[in-house]
Amino acid sequence: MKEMELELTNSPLNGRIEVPGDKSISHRSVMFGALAEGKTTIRHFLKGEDCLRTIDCFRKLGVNIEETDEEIIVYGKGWEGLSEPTEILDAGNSGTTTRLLLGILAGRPFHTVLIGDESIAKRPMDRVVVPLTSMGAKINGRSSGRFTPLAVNGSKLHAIQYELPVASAQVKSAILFAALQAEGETVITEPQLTRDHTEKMIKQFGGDITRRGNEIVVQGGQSFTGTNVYVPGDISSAAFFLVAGAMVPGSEIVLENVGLNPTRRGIIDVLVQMGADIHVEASDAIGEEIGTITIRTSQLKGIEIGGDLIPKLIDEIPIIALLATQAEGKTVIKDAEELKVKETNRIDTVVNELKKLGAEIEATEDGMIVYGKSPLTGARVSSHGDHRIGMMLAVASLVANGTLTLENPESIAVSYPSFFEDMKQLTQK
Ligand SMILES: O=C(O)C1=C[C@@H](OP(=O)(O)O)[C@@H](O)[C@H](O)C1
Ligand SMILES: C=C(OP(=O)(O)O)C(=O)O
Repeated sequence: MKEMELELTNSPLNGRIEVPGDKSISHRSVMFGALAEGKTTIRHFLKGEDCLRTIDCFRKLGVNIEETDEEIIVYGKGWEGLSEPTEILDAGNSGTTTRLLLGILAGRPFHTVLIGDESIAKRPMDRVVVPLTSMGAKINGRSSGRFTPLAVNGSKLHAIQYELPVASAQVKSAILFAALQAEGETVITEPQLTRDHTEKMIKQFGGDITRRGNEIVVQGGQSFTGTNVYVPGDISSAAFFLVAGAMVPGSEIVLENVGLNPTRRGIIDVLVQMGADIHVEASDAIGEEIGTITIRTSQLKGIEIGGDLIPKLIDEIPIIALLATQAEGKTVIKDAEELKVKETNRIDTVVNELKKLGAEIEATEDGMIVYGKSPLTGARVSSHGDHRIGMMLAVASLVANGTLTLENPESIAVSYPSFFEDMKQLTQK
């Protein structure tokens, strides 16, 4: 499917859904399952393209992984259970797969070649290659190891003390995977708190890790035991319907079993500050926090978003920008330069595509400024191969007058294969 026509102007959203499993947690559950000894059973795993790439890479590394409709079963044999692949590992569109795998492979005693798609080929890998190299890793790649394809010759690693130059959970996690195999104690300092699923999962699989303020301390030489994982609904996927529910007149929706990890729930803070009618009810859970979110349409106002909140909503900025077009007044999004190195340059793609719909929006060096409330109209727009841009534009069709033609909608399957089915279910009269 090269393009899709959407005519959903002012279709209210009503009903209850459970969004698919969290992408970050799904990747990590396969990785830890593969590195652990014994069986790991994963329920509510996200069968999006990115996470299926992670499964494919671990199969090529010799790990037995079974897939049923209900669960993923990983038969881990410990760190030593990984073996030299005969094929190139292809991470597809997934930055998480590429960067976290580098941390794992850096310490395995064999040779691997890692590639991805054309978007991955533009994303900086030196942010991971530099610290891993200082731990003793041998990684070569295009542009002195800045970009894929990358070749890893696994070697003996030693611990480091590292201050992250950017707030990135992928860089932190890659170093953690290397540190777990290294000799000695590694200390990582984060400039801002980023998603902590790796830290949580180290504990869940029987390992040890401590946090002292913004420092994370981990000992090398750890092994893990297989366990059962339930993956909460992805708040980054829920965000598209939270925004739709807040801004499309006459909506009331309930999203069940959504992950509410405090390092991920910035979108809820933003909705509250903008004046949304939102209610969050936490459920009892072991490990990752989870709950039900109810949202109803309300009058919204523009706000300023920046600082420590940014890592907690980094992937939600495209959909927040759309929300801001429907809020009264000015919304400023700042401190978000990281958007430039995602699947697309998300400052440029968000601004350019929303302008085509008539939004008053301008790009800044570290974010964007949106002037609301502005009426949107249908137009020909494109996801540019970026799943989050595709979903943001599909949600825009709910408030844009006329037909919105979305080019390249298939990229949405990267993180939310059933997105259009869920949207249809919620907009059905
Ligand atoms: O660790 C993760 O699972 C992720 C971390 C974030 O990237 P950065 O670490 O580059 O900020 C986020 O944008 C990405 O979707 C998933
Ligand atoms: C940036 C994203 O993912 P990744 O870095 O894993 O490609 C995303 O899902 O928005």
